[in-house]
Amino acid sequence: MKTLRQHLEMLKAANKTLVVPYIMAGDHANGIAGLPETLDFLVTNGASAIEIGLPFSDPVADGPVIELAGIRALKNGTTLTKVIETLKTIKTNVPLVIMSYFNPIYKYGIEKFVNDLKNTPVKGLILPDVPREHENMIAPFLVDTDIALVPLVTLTSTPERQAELVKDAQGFIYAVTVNGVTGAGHDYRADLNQHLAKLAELSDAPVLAGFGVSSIAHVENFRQAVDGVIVGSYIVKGLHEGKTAEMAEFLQKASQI
Ligand SMILES: O=P(O)(O)OC[C@@H](O)[C@@H](O)c1c[nH]c2ccccc12
Repeated sequence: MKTLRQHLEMLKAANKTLVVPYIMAGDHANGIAGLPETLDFLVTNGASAIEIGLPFSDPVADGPVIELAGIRALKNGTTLTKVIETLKTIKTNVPLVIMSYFNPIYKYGIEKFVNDLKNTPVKGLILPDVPREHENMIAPFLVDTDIALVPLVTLTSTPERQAELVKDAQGFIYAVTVNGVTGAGHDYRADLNQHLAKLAELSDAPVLAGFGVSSIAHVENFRQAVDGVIVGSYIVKGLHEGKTAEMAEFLQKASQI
């Protein structure tokens, strides 16, 4: 299996718009048992990679849609152990990226977590509450794996900080498009695309814009500055409300821009 970066670069070379949907592990009608089917659905409809959130009781960077999804997943008994057991059964060429707050991984055991993900399609990790200064808590365990630590670059990161964050980026660069939590309804800054284009110049790694992406117009707009988008709340809400056909159409259209 290719690394996360190789896979995205292959799509990029074919001039595809990178589309990475986010889902909450365990937020399915039948609990964690529904994860394989949901992943299948996203792969079938053109996902470039898939971000899988681990439910956590204190999701400080999340807005209401993802917070509620996490509560539903925790309520139906989703645990990290069950998520990992399920991920071990998944066969796909589409790389999976785990997004988690640090606490659940710390409790599970960092070394065990990384070891258990070897030989699964998980090729990346997004840890929003682990700043660069603390990455040494996990990075040493990733050295001999093909699991990339994906840097989050925010609008408040100074140019120096941006350069530091994207240096040696292994998977892709997550460009956060707003100052705030996940979810739709933010107004984007007028000069956002200029900011994103500048960021993209700092690194050869693919750059994906995320937070608030909830329409084809958003994807078309961000595509002018970066390689693609991450879509969380819009997909999480749509799938929860059973709008499967609408979500399928969105993903297909977005990946064909
Ligand atoms: O929901 P949105 O606005 O589409 O944003 C992406 C997002 O959900 C996903 O990448 C994500 C979910 N929780 C996070 C916490 C931090 C950073 C990113 C995330």
